[in-house]
Amino acid sequence: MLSWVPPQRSSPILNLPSDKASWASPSAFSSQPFLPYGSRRKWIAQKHYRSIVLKSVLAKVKNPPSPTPETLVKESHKYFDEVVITVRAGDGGHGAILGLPNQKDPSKSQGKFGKDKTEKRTSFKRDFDGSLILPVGGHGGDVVIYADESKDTLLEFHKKSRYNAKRGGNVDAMGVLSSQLHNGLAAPALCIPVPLGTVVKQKRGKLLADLAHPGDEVVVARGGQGGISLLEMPKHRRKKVMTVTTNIMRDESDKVLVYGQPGEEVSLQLILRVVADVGLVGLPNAGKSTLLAAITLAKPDIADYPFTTLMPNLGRLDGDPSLGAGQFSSEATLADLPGLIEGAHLGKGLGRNFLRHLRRTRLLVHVVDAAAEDPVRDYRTVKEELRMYNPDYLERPYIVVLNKIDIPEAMERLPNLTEEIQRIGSDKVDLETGTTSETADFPLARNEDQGDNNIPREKKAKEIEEYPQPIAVVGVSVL
Ligand SMILES: Nc1nc2c(ncn2[C@@H]2O[C@H](COP(=O)(O)OP(=O)(O)OP(=O)(O)O)[C@@H](O)[C@H]2O)c(=O)[nH]1
Repeated sequence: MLSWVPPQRSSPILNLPSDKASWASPSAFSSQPFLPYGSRRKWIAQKHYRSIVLKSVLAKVKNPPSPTPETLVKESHKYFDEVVITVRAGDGGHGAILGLPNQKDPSKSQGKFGKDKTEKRTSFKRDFDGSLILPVGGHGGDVVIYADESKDTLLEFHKKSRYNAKRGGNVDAMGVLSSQLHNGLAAPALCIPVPLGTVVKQKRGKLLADLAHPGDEVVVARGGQGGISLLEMPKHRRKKVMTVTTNIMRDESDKVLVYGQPGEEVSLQLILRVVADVGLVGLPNAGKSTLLAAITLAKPDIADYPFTTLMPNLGRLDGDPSLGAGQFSSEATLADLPGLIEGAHLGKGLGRNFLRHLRRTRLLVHVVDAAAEDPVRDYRTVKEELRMYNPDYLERPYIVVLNKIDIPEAMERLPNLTEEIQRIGSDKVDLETGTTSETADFPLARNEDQGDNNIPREKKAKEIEEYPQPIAVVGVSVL
């Protein structure tokens, strides 16, 4: 019968340090001999040893050494809506230097009567005029940027900012012209999806495209052309072959024609301008995201602290067909923009970058917290920021939403607030400038990205009171 015999106490199984506290250190075990499995006690010791080592490793992972000032690397701010990328189209594939089959080994091609039979028998690809068609290297892949509805931000381009298309295939030849030879394979275009509303510009250069609609695309870099193939001929035979092709290699310098041309490489600036019909603006915490979530299916981050919204949230408002063919039956996309604060146009808070997303909107909704200390001042602050950034924004039709009227204090002030806000602005609405179309937007676009310094002074000098009054002032409670 087999029985388990405990090992002698004297046999050292695991030389654990007497001080238990130091077990946590893996170094305490580094000098332990290899422990074969076999006895129960050994097995327990092994298990114990493993769990201690595991714990100490986990502890290291959980509490990484605190970085010293030297090891701290400052990470640059990443804008979800602006990025610079470099793209390179594929190089063209190489052609080949070929010889005519009979030229390689004349002895083999001699017929019975010394005639060159191979030349007669071999059929080459020929053009309609009888000239030889020589294979060419494959075209390098173009780089295409296209608007994709499933994309929301440009953030992923911060992780990967370089894109290379594939090169064209080489002419796969063994050095001899034959009818079996094919052109090198053309490389597929590299298609890069970007969110709807992305503007593609050359880095600090001209506007290439505004990809505002699904499927819009632009070729930003062209692939290189494939190299041609040349026939290598001894001088005395060239004249004869020249009648069927001009691609004859005369000297070494001609080889350059065989190489595929390099693909274009460009640095591009991608700028996202949200495509929305309605833009929700207001101070941080005014309740913009809550309002968007209440009237659409959007699920923005909502919290009781400023700047919960770090990038525009989009929501789709379905029209109500029961209203008939009237103006309220159309669908609309709403964008909730991150909270503006005083000085945003100078870069304060989350800065001015978000203001560009108002560019395509046709209607603005000012969300004002009616329970705030001074809602009228808040409303003016936002209007002032818009005016400083782009006075055109104040000429667009807008609605003021006095929010949070479930709070008794807000409810009490509502009538006065409504009246006071309604009075701010001129009642003469210039319908010509009131609605800014996307096309009319573009001359301003150039200014805006560079800081709007080119906006005429007289426009900026206009007081808020001189811009149109709101279409409506409404009190709401999302809760
Ligand atoms: N009582 C009350 N609270 C509201 C109402 N609407 C929003 N809130 C609260 O106001 C706070 C801010 O709401 P958000 O929707 O995150 O505000 P926001 O304007 O999007 O804020 P930012 O992301 O900073 O621009 C949240 O705690 C909401 O619950 C409302 O109608 N009544």
